Amino acid sequence: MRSAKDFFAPLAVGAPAPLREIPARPSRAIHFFDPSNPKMAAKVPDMVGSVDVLLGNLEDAVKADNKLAARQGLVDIARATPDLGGGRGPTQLWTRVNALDSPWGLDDLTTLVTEIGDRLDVVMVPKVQGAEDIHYVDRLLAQLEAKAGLDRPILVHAILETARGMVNVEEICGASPRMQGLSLGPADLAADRRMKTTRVGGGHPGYLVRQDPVDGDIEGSRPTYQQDLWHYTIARMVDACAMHGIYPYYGPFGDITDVVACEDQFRNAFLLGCVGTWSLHPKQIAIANRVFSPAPEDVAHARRVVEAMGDGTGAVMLDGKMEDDASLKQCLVMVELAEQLAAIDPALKEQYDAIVTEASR
Ligand SMILES: CC(C)(COP(=O)(O)OP(=O)(O)OC[C@H]1O[C@@H](n2cnc3c(N)ncnc32)[C@H](O)[C@@H]1OP(=O)(O)O)[C@@H](O)C(=O)NCCC(=O)NCCSC(=O)C[C@H](O)C(=O)O
Ligand SMILES: [Mg+2]
Repeated sequence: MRSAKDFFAPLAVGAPAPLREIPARPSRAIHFFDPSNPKMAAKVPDMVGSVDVLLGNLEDAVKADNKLAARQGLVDIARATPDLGGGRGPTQLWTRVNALDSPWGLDDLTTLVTEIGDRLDVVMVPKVQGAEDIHYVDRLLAQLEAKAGLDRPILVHAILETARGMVNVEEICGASPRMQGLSLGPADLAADRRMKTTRVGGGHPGYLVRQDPVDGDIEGSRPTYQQDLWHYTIARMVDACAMHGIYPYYGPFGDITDVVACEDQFRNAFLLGCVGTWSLHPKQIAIANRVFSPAPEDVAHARRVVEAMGDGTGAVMLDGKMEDDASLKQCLVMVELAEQLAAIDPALKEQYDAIVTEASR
């Protein structure tokens, strides 16, 4: 058993000290690209500044024959794109390494940390089963950071995509001060749970409830309502992250053409507490940026509640509704998020400022 005091000590001589708090950096869209795909790689430099996170994916969706090219491609892209990652600009650089039990996982970590560790903000680890996987990555990263002479720790993001990972979600979140957040991996999780779906995220028309019969007429017309397959899983993930001060994300929405259902799925996750999502195709970036930025009218309302609540205690009536300490806390979540996003997104700042000016007229 580790003492609480050991938790914030570096795990290797010469490694940077662990962070005590995970910085709240905007990460509405984590945009996946395959660094071994020349067309995708060519688009990366122009995406810097317009997407919060660019993630060089080395795991699933990269062909086995291209694994080494993807790893080297990511090194080359990081070196050739000076304002990407490592706090050099607004766009963070993440990677998703291959699974820890795969033939590539170890070399992914050793190569990337030693070659471009100063540019990598977060390493996403797939198929995390329990705290033991995070402990392994934690120590290895510390050794590699020391070797590379890095002065800030690389953070770790785990994908929840096995039933065991789900059962161990709280211990995964608390396994290391490097833990930055969790994403839902609905495709692998569905397979591991033996769910009877064949999609990458999103809903299913068969998962529904049907309205009760009228006057016992079970054959009569009875509306059905499609339900959210992922509600329980996302809510569990959000609670585990909130408890540990780290960030929850929805994962992939594989139907690239169905931009409407994609937006709905993202919005459900946003309302439940997620801070961002994955983007698999350039057209999903704008959807994620829109959904994971509070609407200007909600921000304006939140600001009015903050103002009306004065010292933050007691209860007031605003537009016929009671506001108190608890609604104030919700409004502060919105206002703080809006301020963080406005600081990096001038178009959004303009919208938030315009609605304040309008309200004060
Ligand atoms: C889904 C795709 C295979 C679609 O690619 P494509 O058929 O090429 O789409 P388009 O013709 O519409 O593309 C137009 C141009 O845009 C470029 N492009 C496409 N996607 C990207 C991208 N992600 N980043 C940058 N550029 C992109 C194309 O090359 C075209 O360029 P051009 O011809 O020059 O105009 C493809 O989008 C794709 O592979 N996306 C990433 C998929 C991925 O990363 N999957 C893994 C994450 S999901 C997962 O792993 C499941 C999860 O773990 C779980 O368990 O749930
Ligand atoms: Mg997966």
